[in-house]
Amino acid sequence: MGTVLEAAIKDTNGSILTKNPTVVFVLGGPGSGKGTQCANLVEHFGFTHLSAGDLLRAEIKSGSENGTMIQNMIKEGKIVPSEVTIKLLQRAMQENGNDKFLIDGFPRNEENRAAFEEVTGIEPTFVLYFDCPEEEMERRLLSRNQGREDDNIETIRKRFKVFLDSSLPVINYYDAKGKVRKIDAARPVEEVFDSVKAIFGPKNEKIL
Ligand SMILES: Nc1ncnc2c1ncn2[C@@H]1O[C@H](COP(=O)(O)OP(=O)(O)OP(=O)(O)O)[C@@H](O)[C@H]1O
Ligand SMILES: Nc1ccn([C@H]2C[C@H](O)[C@@H](COP(=O)(O)O)O2)c(=O)n1
Ligand SMILES: [Mg+2]
Repeated sequence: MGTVLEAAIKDTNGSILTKNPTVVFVLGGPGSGKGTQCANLVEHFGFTHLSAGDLLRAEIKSGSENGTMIQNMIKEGKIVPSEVTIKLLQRAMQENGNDKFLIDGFPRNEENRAAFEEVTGIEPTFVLYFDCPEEEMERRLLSRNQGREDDNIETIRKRFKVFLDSSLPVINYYDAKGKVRKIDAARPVEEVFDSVKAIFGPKNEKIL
Protein backbone atom coordinates (compact mmCIF):
# COMPACT_ATOMS: atom_id res chain seq x y z
CA MET A 1 0.00 0.00 0.00
CA GLY A 2 1.25 3.53 -0.82
CA THR A 3 1.61 6.18 1.87
CA VAL A 4 -1.38 8.47 2.38
CA LEU A 5 -0.39 12.11 1.97
CA GLU A 6 -1.71 14.36 4.74
CA ALA A 7 -3.98 17.13 3.45
CA ALA A 8 -2.37 20.30 4.73
CA ILE A 9 -1.03 23.74 3.96
CA LYS A 10 2.66 23.66 4.81
CA ASP A 11 5.33 26.35 5.03
CA THR A 12 8.45 26.24 2.83
CA ASN A 13 10.21 23.99 5.39
CA GLY A 14 7.38 21.45 5.27
CA SER A 15 5.94 22.34 8.69
CA ILE A 16 2.15 22.15 8.86
CA LEU A 17 0.34 25.50 9.01
CA THR A 18 -3.26 24.29 8.51
CA LYS A 19 -4.50 20.70 8.58
CA ASN A 20 -7.42 19.68 6.36
CA PRO A 21 -8.33 23.10 4.93
CA THR A 22 -11.68 23.42 3.19
CA VAL A 23 -11.03 23.87 -0.51
CA VAL A 24 -13.72 24.45 -3.13
CA PHE A 25 -12.60 24.45 -6.76
CA VAL A 26 -14.59 26.98 -8.79
CA LEU A 27 -14.68 25.98 -12.44
CA GLY A 28 -16.49 27.00 -15.61
CA GLY A 29 -15.72 28.39 -19.03
CA PRO A 30 -14.04 31.75 -19.60
CA GLY A 31 -16.55 34.46 -18.70
CA SER A 32 -18.98 32.12 -16.95
CA GLY A 33 -18.87 34.37 -13.85
CA LYS A 34 -16.42 32.58 -11.53
CA GLY A 35 -14.74 35.74 -10.27
CA THR A 36 -18.04 37.60 -9.86
CA GLN A 37 -19.63 34.85 -7.76
CA CYS A 38 -16.46 34.26 -5.71
CA ALA A 39 -16.52 37.94 -4.67
CA ASN A 40 -20.07 37.41 -3.40
CA LEU A 41 -19.07 34.24 -1.54
CA VAL A 42 -16.16 35.97 0.20
CA GLU A 43 -18.53 38.62 1.50
CA HIS A 44 -21.18 36.18 2.76
CA PHE A 45 -19.26 33.09 3.84
CA GLY A 46 -15.76 34.18 4.92
CA PHE A 47 -13.82 32.29 2.28
CA THR A 48 -10.54 33.50 0.82
CA HIS A 49 -10.74 33.77 -2.96
CA LEU A 50 -7.67 32.70 -4.92
CA SER A 51 -7.94 33.09 -8.69
CA ALA A 52 -5.19 31.17 -10.49
CA GLY A 53 -5.46 33.58 -13.43
CA ASP A 54 -5.10 36.61 -11.15
CA LEU A 55 -2.06 35.06 -9.44
CA LEU A 56 -0.45 34.40 -12.84
CA ARG A 57 -1.16 37.97 -14.01
CA ALA A 58 0.36 39.33 -10.77
CA GLU A 59 3.43 37.18 -11.38
CA ILE A 60 3.85 38.77 -14.84
CA LYS A 61 3.59 42.25 -13.29
CA SER A 62 6.10 41.39 -10.54
CA GLY A 63 8.85 41.03 -13.14
CA SER A 64 9.46 37.37 -12.21
CA GLU A 65 11.74 35.23 -14.38
CA ASN A 66 8.66 33.26 -15.50
CA GLY A 67 6.80 36.43 -16.48
CA THR A 68 7.41 36.34 -20.22
CA MET A 69 6.59 32.64 -20.50
CA ILE A 70 3.33 33.13 -18.54
CA GLN A 71 2.38 36.18 -20.61
CA ASN A 72 2.93 34.32 -23.89
CA MET A 73 0.89 31.34 -22.73
CA ILE A 74 -2.01 33.50 -21.52
CA LYS A 75 -2.04 35.41 -24.82
CA GLU A 76 -2.38 32.05 -26.61
CA GLY A 77 -5.03 30.83 -24.18
CA LYS A 78 -2.72 27.98 -23.15
CA ILE A 79 -2.36 26.48 -19.68
CA VAL A 80 0.79 27.35 -17.75
CA PRO A 81 2.78 24.37 -16.36
CA SER A 82 1.33 23.14 -13.08
CA GLU A 83 4.47 23.60 -10.99
CA VAL A 84 4.37 27.36 -11.62
CA THR A 85 0.67 27.77 -10.78
CA ILE A 86 0.76 25.43 -7.79
CA LYS A 87 3.70 27.31 -6.23
CA LEU A 88 1.70 30.54 -6.53
CA LEU A 89 -1.40 28.94 -5.00
CA GLN A 90 0.61 27.39 -2.15
CA ARG A 91 2.33 30.67 -1.36
CA ALA A 92 -0.99 32.51 -1.33
CA MET A 93 -2.53 29.91 1.00
CA GLN A 94 0.50 30.00 3.32
CA GLU A 95 0.48 33.78 3.54
CA ASN A 96 -3.25 34.05 4.05
CA GLY A 97 -3.83 32.05 7.22
CA ASN A 98 -7.50 31.24 6.51
CA ASP A 99 -8.64 27.61 6.43
CA LYS A 100 -11.39 28.06 3.77
CA PHE A 101 -10.43 28.71 0.17
CA LEU A 102 -12.23 29.16 -3.12
CA ILE A 103 -9.73 28.21 -5.79
CA ASP A 104 -11.00 29.80 -8.98
CA GLY A 105 -9.89 28.61 -12.42
CA PHE A 106 -7.89 25.67 -11.11
CA PRO A 107 -7.44 22.78 -11.87
CA ARG A 108 -7.68 23.59 -15.55
CA ASN A 109 -6.40 20.26 -16.88
CA GLU A 110 -5.55 16.76 -15.71
CA GLU A 111 -1.93 17.74 -15.04
CA ASN A 112 -3.08 20.60 -12.75
CA ARG A 113 -5.43 18.27 -10.91
CA ALA A 114 -3.04 15.40 -10.32
CA ALA A 115 -0.08 17.63 -9.42
CA PHE A 116 -2.05 19.67 -6.86
CA GLU A 117 -3.27 16.52 -5.16
CA GLU A 118 0.19 15.00 -5.15
CA VAL A 119 1.91 18.10 -3.76
CA THR A 120 -0.69 19.19 -1.18
CA GLY A 121 -2.68 16.02 -0.45
CA ILE A 122 -5.74 18.28 -0.61
CA GLU A 123 -8.95 17.04 -2.26
CA PRO A 124 -11.71 19.59 -2.84
CA THR A 125 -14.74 19.42 -0.57
CA PHE A 126 -16.69 19.92 -3.80
CA VAL A 127 -16.42 21.58 -7.20
CA LEU A 128 -18.66 24.50 -8.06
CA TYR A 129 -19.24 24.41 -11.82
CA PHE A 130 -20.69 27.42 -13.62
CA ASP A 131 -22.32 26.12 -16.77
CA CYS A 132 -22.87 28.77 -19.43
CA PRO A 133 -23.33 28.72 -23.23
CA GLU A 134 -20.39 29.98 -25.31
CA GLU A 135 -22.40 32.79 -26.96
CA GLU A 136 -23.20 34.28 -23.54
CA MET A 137 -19.61 33.89 -22.29
CA GLU A 138 -18.31 35.52 -25.49
CA ARG A 139 -20.67 38.48 -25.06
CA ARG A 140 -19.52 38.96 -21.45
CA LEU A 141 -15.82 38.72 -22.23
CA LEU A 142 -16.02 41.17 -25.12
CA SER A 143 -17.68 43.75 -22.88
CA ARG A 144 -15.64 43.09 -19.72
CA ASN A 145 -13.35 46.09 -20.30
CA GLN A 146 -10.71 45.22 -17.74
CA GLY A 147 -7.84 45.57 -20.21
CA ARG A 148 -7.07 41.84 -20.22
CA GLU A 149 -4.81 40.86 -23.11
CA ASP A 150 -6.76 37.63 -23.60
CA ASP A 151 -10.20 39.26 -23.93
CA ASN A 152 -10.04 39.51 -27.73
CA ILE A 153 -12.03 37.31 -30.06
CA GLU A 154 -9.01 35.37 -31.36
CA THR A 155 -7.76 34.39 -27.88
CA ILE A 156 -11.30 33.88 -26.56
CA ARG A 157 -11.91 31.18 -29.22
CA LYS A 158 -8.66 29.45 -28.21
CA ARG A 159 -9.67 29.62 -24.53
CA PHE A 160 -13.05 28.03 -25.34
CA LYS A 161 -11.30 25.16 -27.14
CA VAL A 162 -8.90 24.60 -24.23
CA PHE A 163 -11.86 24.61 -21.85
CA LEU A 164 -13.66 21.91 -23.88
CA ASP A 165 -10.57 19.78 -24.52
CA SER A 166 -8.75 20.05 -21.19
CA SER A 167 -10.93 21.52 -18.44
CA LEU A 168 -14.25 19.72 -18.99
CA PRO A 169 -12.55 16.32 -18.49
CA VAL A 170 -11.48 17.50 -15.01
CA ILE A 171 -15.08 18.47 -14.22
CA ASN A 172 -16.21 15.05 -15.48
CA TYR A 173 -13.57 13.40 -13.26
CA TYR A 174 -15.01 15.06 -10.15
CA ASP A 175 -18.57 14.47 -11.33
CA ALA A 176 -17.87 10.74 -11.38
CA LYS A 177 -16.87 11.10 -7.71
CA GLY A 178 -20.15 12.91 -6.90
CA LYS A 179 -18.34 16.16 -6.14
CA VAL A 180 -19.72 18.53 -8.79
CA ARG A 181 -22.36 21.15 -7.90
CA LYS A 182 -23.54 22.47 -11.27
CA ILE A 183 -25.08 25.92 -11.54
CA ASP A 184 -26.92 27.43 -14.50
CA ALA A 185 -24.72 30.52 -14.92
CA ALA A 186 -26.55 32.04 -17.88
CA ARG A 187 -28.98 33.90 -15.59
CA PRO A 188 -28.56 37.35 -13.98
CA VAL A 189 -25.86 37.63 -11.27
CA GLU A 190 -28.33 37.74 -8.36
CA GLU A 191 -30.21 34.65 -9.54
CA VAL A 192 -26.97 32.74 -9.97
CA PHE A 193 -25.92 33.76 -6.46
CA ASP A 194 -29.22 32.51 -5.02
CA SER A 195 -28.35 29.07 -6.40
CA VAL A 196 -24.79 29.35 -5.09
CA LYS A 197 -26.04 30.32 -1.62
CA ALA A 198 -28.26 27.25 -1.54
CA ILE A 199 -25.12 25.13 -1.88
CA PHE A 200 -23.05 27.00 0.71
CA GLY A 201 -25.98 27.64 3.05
CA PRO A 202 -26.58 26.42 6.61
CA LYS A 203 -27.38 22.86 5.56
CA ASN A 204 -23.78 22.40 4.42
CA GLU A 205 -22.18 21.75 7.80
CA LYS A 206 -18.68 21.05 6.44
CA ILE A 207 -18.51 24.48 4.84
CA LEU A 208 -19.86 26.52 7.75
N1 LIG B 1 -24.57 36.36 -14.42
C1 LIG B 1 -24.02 37.33 -15.16
N2 LIG B 1 -24.74 37.99 -16.08
C2 LIG B 1 -24.19 38.97 -16.84
N3 LIG B 1 -22.88 39.36 -16.75
C3 LIG B 1 -22.11 38.70 -15.86
C4 LIG B 1 -22.63 37.66 -15.02
N4 LIG B 1 -21.62 37.21 -14.24
C5 LIG B 1 -20.54 37.91 -14.58
N5 LIG B 1 -20.82 38.82 -15.54
C6 LIG B 1 -19.90 39.75 -16.19
O1 LIG B 1 -19.22 38.98 -17.17
C7 LIG B 1 -17.83 39.28 -17.18
C8 LIG B 1 -17.04 38.02 -16.84
O2 LIG B 1 -17.30 37.67 -15.49
P1 LIG B 1 -16.16 37.08 -14.56
O3 LIG B 1 -14.95 37.91 -14.68
O4 LIG B 1 -16.74 36.89 -13.21
O5 LIG B 1 -15.95 35.66 -15.27
P2 LIG B 1 -14.83 34.56 -15.06
O6 LIG B 1 -15.52 33.25 -15.13
O7 LIG B 1 -14.04 34.84 -13.84
O8 LIG B 1 -13.95 34.76 -16.37
P3 LIG B 1 -12.43 34.37 -16.66
O9 LIG B 1 -12.38 32.88 -16.72
O10 LIG B 1 -12.14 35.00 -17.97
O11 LIG B 1 -11.61 34.95 -15.55
C9 LIG B 1 -17.64 40.44 -16.19
O12 LIG B 1 -17.68 41.65 -16.90
C10 LIG B 1 -18.85 40.30 -15.26
O13 LIG B 1 -19.24 41.55 -14.72
N1 LIG C 1 -4.90 26.93 -13.74
C1 LIG C 1 -4.69 27.94 -14.63
C2 LIG C 1 -5.50 29.08 -14.63
C3 LIG C 1 -5.26 30.06 -15.56
N2 LIG C 1 -4.24 29.91 -16.44
C4 LIG C 1 -3.98 30.93 -17.46
C5 LIG C 1 -4.61 30.52 -18.78
C6 LIG C 1 -5.92 31.24 -18.75
O1 LIG C 1 -6.44 31.43 -20.06
C7 LIG C 1 -5.50 32.55 -18.09
C8 LIG C 1 -6.60 33.35 -17.51
O2 LIG C 1 -7.26 32.61 -16.48
P1 LIG C 1 -8.67 33.15 -15.92
O3 LIG C 1 -8.42 34.46 -15.28
O4 LIG C 1 -9.56 33.26 -17.12
O5 LIG C 1 -9.17 32.11 -14.96
O6 LIG C 1 -4.55 32.17 -17.10
C9 LIG C 1 -3.46 28.80 -16.40
O7 LIG C 1 -2.53 28.65 -17.21
N3 LIG C 1 -3.68 27.82 -15.49
MG1 LIG D 1 -11.95 35.19 -13.57
